Amino acid sequence: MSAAPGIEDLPELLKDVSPVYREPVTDTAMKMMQHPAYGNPYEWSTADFELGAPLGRGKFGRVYVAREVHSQFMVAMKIMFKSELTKGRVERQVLREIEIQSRLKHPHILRLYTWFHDEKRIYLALEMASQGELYKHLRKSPFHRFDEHRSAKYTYQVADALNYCHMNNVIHRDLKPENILLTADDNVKLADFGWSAHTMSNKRKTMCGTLDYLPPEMVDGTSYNDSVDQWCLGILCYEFLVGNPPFESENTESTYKKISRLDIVYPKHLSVGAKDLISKLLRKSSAARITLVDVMKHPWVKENMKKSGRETVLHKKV
Ligand SMILES: Nc1ncnc2c1ncn2[C@@H]1O[C@H](COP(=O)(O)OP(=O)(O)OP(=O)(O)O)[C@@H](O)[C@H]1O
Repeated sequence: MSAAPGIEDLPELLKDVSPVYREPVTDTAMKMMQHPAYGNPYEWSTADFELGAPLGRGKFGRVYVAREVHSQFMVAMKIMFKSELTKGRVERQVLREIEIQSRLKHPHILRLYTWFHDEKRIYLALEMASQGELYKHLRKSPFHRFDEHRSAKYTYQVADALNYCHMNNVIHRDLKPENILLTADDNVKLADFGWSAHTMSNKRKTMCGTLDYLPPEMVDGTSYNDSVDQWCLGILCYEFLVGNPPFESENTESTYKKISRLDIVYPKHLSVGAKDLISKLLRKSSAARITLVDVMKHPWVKENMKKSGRETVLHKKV
């Protein structure tokens, strides 16, 4: 990974900005990405932003629309109280999230532009994803599921983002519809790197993530590597198309058992292609799981992606 966030994908980030504001907004975005931690002098503070309407609330953060005062550049400002982070013993998790997310620059990963703090709070200036959580959209859809076109498009975009993470030695480890946000133009942004980890060459043994999305190697407590994210992508794709995750049960124990036995039911309405992809992701042996690059090239994904006309661009290592 490069030491400082680059500006090469600014055109993508700023494509919806009106030409009138493009120059000041570009200057501001560049200034934000030159955080003091990277050796640059500008120190952001609350004086640089006007807070607007609340966007949502998490366990430790409140998120507001915010506008940089000079350029009017819009961001989603996440504000966390230091005392709450300390009480919840999540300071290290938050620091890791900041460290990892600020270095990842990809069209389908929520950008952390800059961060700063005062005596009581930590502020994260995040890219705006105005349609909010993908989960909300899934719940609102008929039968709580997406059609094949939407499912394939989102699966492709998440695979693209995860592939970029893996190329940069980052495992997300907590993929689920709640951690994916949707932009105004219906593209996904992977968020919430609180459970993510730098991998380097090691195999990890920490158990984390959400129960329904836990891969067998985490359930069994054996070591795992970045292919846990492929497993979670399989669960995600299933949930998109079926409306609930495949191992969902009344209690924790039976969910564990189902995962361990790979006790999975494919409803009749699933197409042959979708079932083929999901079954290649949900393999017990992590080494046997289809690669993320092959997910993006899978015939079912390509066939259904065609309808949206998005071009296939594989993103390179930073
Ligand atoms: N960049 C963003 N753009 C638009 N809305 C956002 C953005 N980030 C967060 N939100 C909204 O704010 C809510 C709270 O986000 P936050 O990141 O604080 O919590 P969370 O990750 O959902 O929950 P938790 O604190 O449990 O991890 C989200 O559910 C979403 O609706």
